[in-house]
Amino acid sequence: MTPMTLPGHPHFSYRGNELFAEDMRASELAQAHGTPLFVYSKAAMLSALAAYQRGFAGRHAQICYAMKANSSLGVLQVFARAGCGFDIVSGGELERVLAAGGEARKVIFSGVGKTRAEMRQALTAGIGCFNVESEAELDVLSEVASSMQLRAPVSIRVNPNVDPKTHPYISTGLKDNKFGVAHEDALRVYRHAASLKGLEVVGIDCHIGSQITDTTPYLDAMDRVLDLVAAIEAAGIALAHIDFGGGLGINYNNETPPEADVLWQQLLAKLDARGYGDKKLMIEPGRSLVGNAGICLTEVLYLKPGEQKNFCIVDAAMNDLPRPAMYQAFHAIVPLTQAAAGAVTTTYEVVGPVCESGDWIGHDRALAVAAGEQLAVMSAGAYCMSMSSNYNTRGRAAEVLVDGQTAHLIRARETAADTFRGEALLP
Ligand SMILES: Cc1ncc(COP(=O)(O)O)c(C=O)c1O
Ligand SMILES: N[C@@H](CCCC[NH3+])C(=O)O
Repeated sequence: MTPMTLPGHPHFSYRGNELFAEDMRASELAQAHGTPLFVYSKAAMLSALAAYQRGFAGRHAQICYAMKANSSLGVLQVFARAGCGFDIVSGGELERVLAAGGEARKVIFSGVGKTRAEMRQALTAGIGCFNVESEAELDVLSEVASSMQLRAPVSIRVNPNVDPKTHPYISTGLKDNKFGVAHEDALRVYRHAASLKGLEVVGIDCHIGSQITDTTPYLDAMDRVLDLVAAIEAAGIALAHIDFGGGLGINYNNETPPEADVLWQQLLAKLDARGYGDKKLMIEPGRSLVGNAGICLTEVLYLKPGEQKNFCIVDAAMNDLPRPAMYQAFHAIVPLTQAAAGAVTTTYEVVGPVCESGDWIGHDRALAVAAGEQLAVMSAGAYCMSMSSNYNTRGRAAEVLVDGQTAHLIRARETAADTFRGEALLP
């Protein structure tokens, strides 16, 4: 029997009528671990990583997984073992990297609001680079490093002011975003950085947004960054690396982003043409490494027909899958067991049990389902578990990482007691 893979999800396929994650039957995972359940494919993560590795073959490059996309320890461990570094945005994320066996020297620290305590923590651990996002942060970092008799390695995040053509909430490289330093101020800010005794300027950084499906904004941003590299180096400040951020999109709903190796072929051609082909490269991909490596299994609790709309109420909710509520994002929803050919479908609003009208997972989905049957919400590997919450005192879902014919439980389902651990009653 030939497995039928799902578009964009080569490691999830139907064998007969049954959905499989690699060689594991999804319904058996749901049975064993309950729902909602996140299921990840290790092979899918490694094959997404391999596309970048192919793109950088023969180059001096470091892939730093942007762990905000999915920071579960088992996921981090897969990337640490594959040689990746990590892009972090908090001291908490640094602790996770170290707990998962990642190397501090391969860590870059991004984010507009690093605290002094986080700076000290990262300097003590010996991280590779701070991506500094403002002039004020440069001064504070220099002061903190000097007080520890250290020099902090820094890149400055520059804002190339290109439109990544994505959702406004996840576009970061435009002039009026809170991130980075304006292109026109960058040279002055670099001179300032070079004058501070607690800092060592090592690179330049940019990240223009997320879920980018078009190559043009990347090529434009690279041109703008290389213009700055030329100006900064002409001012006598050497830059050992260029960090080009992350942001490459995935296929949620028939989008056609470029493959990572194809994108980088074009970007490297530009670097070569402009004489910067020998610079060390760093990148910070998140979603493109894990987004289509994960699905969320959920059970249909009730079907509720209505005059205007029919509701399919499932046991996963916006606290598990926040992207539809936050960005009106689309996730495909498919059955774990396909209905017989010709089965009658009904159009449903697929919603969760949370007490918010915004708690929806899919609009207008044609499904042939009954209560007690199970569905998979696709493309749920990125920005789902990592943005999940305990709203309505719902424990976080369990997570399973599938490797061929083996499934490892990498996160136990949270109990209600877990959710109020650390709280106290009044005396
Ligand atoms: C600084 C930085 N680097 C990397 C990423 C990863 O982005 P993505 O998951 O879109 O690859 C983000 C998130 O957009 C980010 O803010
Ligand atoms: N959370 C966003 C991406 C944020 C990118 C972080 N800079 C999403 O799910 O699409």
